[in-house]
Amino acid sequence: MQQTFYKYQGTGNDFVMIDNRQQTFNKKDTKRVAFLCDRRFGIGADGLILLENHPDLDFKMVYYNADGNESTMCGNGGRCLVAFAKDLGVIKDKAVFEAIDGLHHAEIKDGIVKLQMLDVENVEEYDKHVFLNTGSPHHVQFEEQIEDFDIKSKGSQIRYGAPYNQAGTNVNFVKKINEDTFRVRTYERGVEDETLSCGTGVTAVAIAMHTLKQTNNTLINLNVEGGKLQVCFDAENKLYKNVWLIGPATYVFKGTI
Ligand SMILES: N[C@H](CCC[C@H](N)C(=O)O)C(=O)O
Repeated sequence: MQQTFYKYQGTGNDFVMIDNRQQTFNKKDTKRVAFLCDRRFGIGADGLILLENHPDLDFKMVYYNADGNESTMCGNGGRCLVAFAKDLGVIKDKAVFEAIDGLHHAEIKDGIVKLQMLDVENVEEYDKHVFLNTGSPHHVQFEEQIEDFDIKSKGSQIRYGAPYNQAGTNVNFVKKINEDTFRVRTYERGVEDETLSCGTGVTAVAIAMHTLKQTNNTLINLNVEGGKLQVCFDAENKLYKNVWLIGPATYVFKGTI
């Protein structure tokens, strides 16, 4: 049976999107998810996202990494899902939806989506890195040679090494540009490669930079391979609330297989 698929991208983090309000997609078929995300044999994407009905909210988000496994929160995917929901007529310019990490508010205007992220209160500071969870787990460390280093090798060593091991983490490399701007490159768990942007990742970097006093700003610019994102928050003694991820979310194509 033919199925309709859409593709959206948020600063180069790209997703196969499915309107699953009729529950037609087989959510247990990890091989099919991996096939759809395969950049040679399938459509090609960093992840796959289902839009589903919710009894009380505008919709529900189900996220799968490119390896076919359901995973934790995807910030850029959440932003793309809001754009998708608007294009389908499910919402107008505001949304409240449920994802694996809880409830999210969002707004969309002129192709820019503001997505409220989890509050963060447990930022673990180590000698050479910071670890925190912004809906997905993130390891954050500085990288002086950020424009020219082997991110796949360095990233996978950290992602699979202790203490993360098989469960793993996403790995973000950061370089300070100025008081309100940071350059970020991310090795993503479940893609097992660099992605051009990672929404929960830049959220983690922004909060980590504030925690490390690399900036006193509460609106921070993050320059990623695929474009520019912003993160804003209220910070009260290492408790980060009212956290928002802001950036473009763009329709790419609609097709059937
Ligand atoms: N690969 C991540 C989920 C997607 C995160 C990323 N695409 C984002 O925009 O937050 C993980 O398994 O933890």
